[in-house]
Amino acid sequence: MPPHVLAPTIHVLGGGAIGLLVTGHLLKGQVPVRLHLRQMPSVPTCLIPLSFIEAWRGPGTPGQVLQCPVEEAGADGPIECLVIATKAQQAREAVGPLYSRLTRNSSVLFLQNGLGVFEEVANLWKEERDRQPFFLLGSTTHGAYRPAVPGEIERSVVHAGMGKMWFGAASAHENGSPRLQNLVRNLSSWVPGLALDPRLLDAKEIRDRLVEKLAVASIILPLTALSGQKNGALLSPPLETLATDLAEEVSSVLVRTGHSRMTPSWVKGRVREVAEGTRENVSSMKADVEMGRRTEVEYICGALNRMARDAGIHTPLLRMVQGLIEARQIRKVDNET
Ligand SMILES: NC(=O)C1=CN([C@@H]2O[C@H](COP(=O)(O)OP(=O)(O)OC[C@H]3O[C@@H](n4cnc5c(N)ncnc54)[C@H](OP(=O)(O)O)[C@@H]3O)[C@@H](O)[C@H]2O)C=CC1
Ligand SMILES: CC(C)(CO)C(=O)C(=O)O
Repeated sequence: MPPHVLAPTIHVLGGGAIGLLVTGHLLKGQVPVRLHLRQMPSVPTCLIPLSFIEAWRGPGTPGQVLQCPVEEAGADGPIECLVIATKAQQAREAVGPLYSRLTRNSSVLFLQNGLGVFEEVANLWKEERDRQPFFLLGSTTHGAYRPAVPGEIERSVVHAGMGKMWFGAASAHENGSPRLQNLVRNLSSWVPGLALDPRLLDAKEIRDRLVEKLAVASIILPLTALSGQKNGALLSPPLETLATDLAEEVSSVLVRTGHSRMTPSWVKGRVREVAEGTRENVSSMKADVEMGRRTEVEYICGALNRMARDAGIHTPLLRMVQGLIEARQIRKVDNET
């Protein structure tokens, strides 16, 4: 009997780029999976076609159509393992309806960029800490997007950039705990050939990785969103100069809050590397702003501004870029009403 037959179903919350990427890999690994969509198709169904395209393998790589089980409205019963794959600002609202299905025997993995989401969701259990699930934080450098699909039911994802995926317990007292080891053992036996190749870190290492990503995101994302330029525009003036000034501020917050290696030149260097490696990318914040969607700015620039305020550091530029993005979000909403 293959090992995955004994594996509990992995519930994936959010059928966007990252949710479909994880779901597609789990389906390919024959791991039992259930996708939770915000809006179910109007035709009642428990399976939807998921077109899965591994574009990173090279031009012309044929896509695969996988049959993806979706959670039906009104489903109940405990959830043993949940992967939250919504945007940061959507997570709390999305987890709310699943609250009673998540107990201390559940494992919940967060895959959002930025900081503050885990704390917001964990707060749902503030009156019932003893039944709070086991929380894990994840970070990924894989790149995925959802191309437009004609039908209402079909979903499609393009795995555009091969990256890495790390996860670790949200609290240090779970490092090496039996349930973490059990989860890792299960993950590696359920999904031996999983191209996502998730790696386990300890609680401090995973937070450092999230902070590292936050440092880069807090500069590239607002500058591309406000200027309407692709990531590569940060490699030359005038955005290069603004990125350098922002890097000074971001570094001052991080160094003061215990991330001593994140010096101004380290932050500038990482921003440059990422802007070079993704020069043709339309950043997620630019895409969100242009589509009139709420962005993750509060969990990215906002998280750094909160850290700065608590440490008594002034971050006028970072506060300005956060405010400008928020103003754009409000302007869009005003224009629509
Ligand atoms: N895309 C990428 O390459 C990368 C993304 N990330 C991070 O991963 C996270 C997810 O990003 P991404 O997948 O791109 O975002 P998407 O916007 O593509 O996906 C978010 C999904 O969540 C769904 N959702 C929202 N609210 C609910 C709800 N209440 N119940 C169920 N589903 C809900 C949305 O539904 P609907 O379809 O109805 O809008 C959407 O499908 C972000 O934090 C992002 O920064 C990190 C690294 C790379
Ligand atoms: C790495 C980068 C900047 C790639 O565009 C990104 O994280 C995003 O767009 O959200």
